[in-house]
Amino acid sequence: MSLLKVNNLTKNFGGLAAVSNVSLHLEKNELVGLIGPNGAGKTTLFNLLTGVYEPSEGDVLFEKEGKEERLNGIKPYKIANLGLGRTFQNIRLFKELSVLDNVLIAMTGKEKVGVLTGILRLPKYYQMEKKMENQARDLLAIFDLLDKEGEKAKNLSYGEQRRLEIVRALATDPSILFLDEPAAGMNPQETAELTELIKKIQREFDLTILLIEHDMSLVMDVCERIYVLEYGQLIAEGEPEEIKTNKRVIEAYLGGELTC
Ligand SMILES: Nc1ncnc2c1ncn2[C@@H]1O[C@H](COP(=O)(O)OP(=O)(O)OP(=O)(O)O)[C@@H](O)[C@H]1O
Repeated sequence: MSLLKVNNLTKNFGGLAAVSNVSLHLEKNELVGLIGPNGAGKTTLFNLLTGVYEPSEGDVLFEKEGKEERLNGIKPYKIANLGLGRTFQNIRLFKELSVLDNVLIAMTGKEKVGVLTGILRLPKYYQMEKKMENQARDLLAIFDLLDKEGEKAKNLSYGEQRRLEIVRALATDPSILFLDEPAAGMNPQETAELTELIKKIQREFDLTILLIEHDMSLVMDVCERIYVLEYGQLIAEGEPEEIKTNKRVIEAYLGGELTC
């Protein structure tokens, strides 16, 4: 059973099929790329997979503990609780809150204490709080943000804010992570560092990752398999070497960004 299976997914906006009859699958621990020219439907597909949009047609099936859950029509927060985490193309941090608090907020759905334990501040409450802080700090350390834990998020550099977004997504303890253009706006040095981090978190967190990215060197470096969308339709699927030389893909990118 695939960890995620998408069958004939379609999303219409009025007369426009932003995603049209797309079928794909993600296997456990895979790092898969989703590429395509501007407006191809990549973000719309992410929004369908994470409950932001309801599909016009088709199914999204997620394997959890040996059972297949149909995700169509399920609210985004419930999908996040099932283990599908994501980042967004535009940065969505709590800019006035500290770096640490940004991470802790993302964790609050996971750790539970009873209402009384919380109100009465029983020892269990403090133990849980400590445990969450430790986990948050461990994540910040991996992303080289630990020395910034007390800073307001708005004071971080652009590259640091992007990394904090990924930390927040990881803090929800996902089994699948959807990254929407994680390197957007980064300089080449930051992109190279991010590439290594993405490989590292996939290994260390036993993660399955689906990655939208326009930076082809990053995509070709980290992805084991790549799906290519054009005008809402899947036009190719394969390993990086196949995709680089695929005639249909080269045509779709003609004059565009397919420079690896
Ligand atoms: N909410 C919406 N209402 C109407 N049309 C939309 C909506 N969201 C996206 N679209 C249209 O659907 C198509 C696909 O857009 P989408 O943002 O998914 O593409 P993309 O591949 O992510 O593009 P980019 O690489 O530029 O981010 C575009 O033509 C876009 O204008």
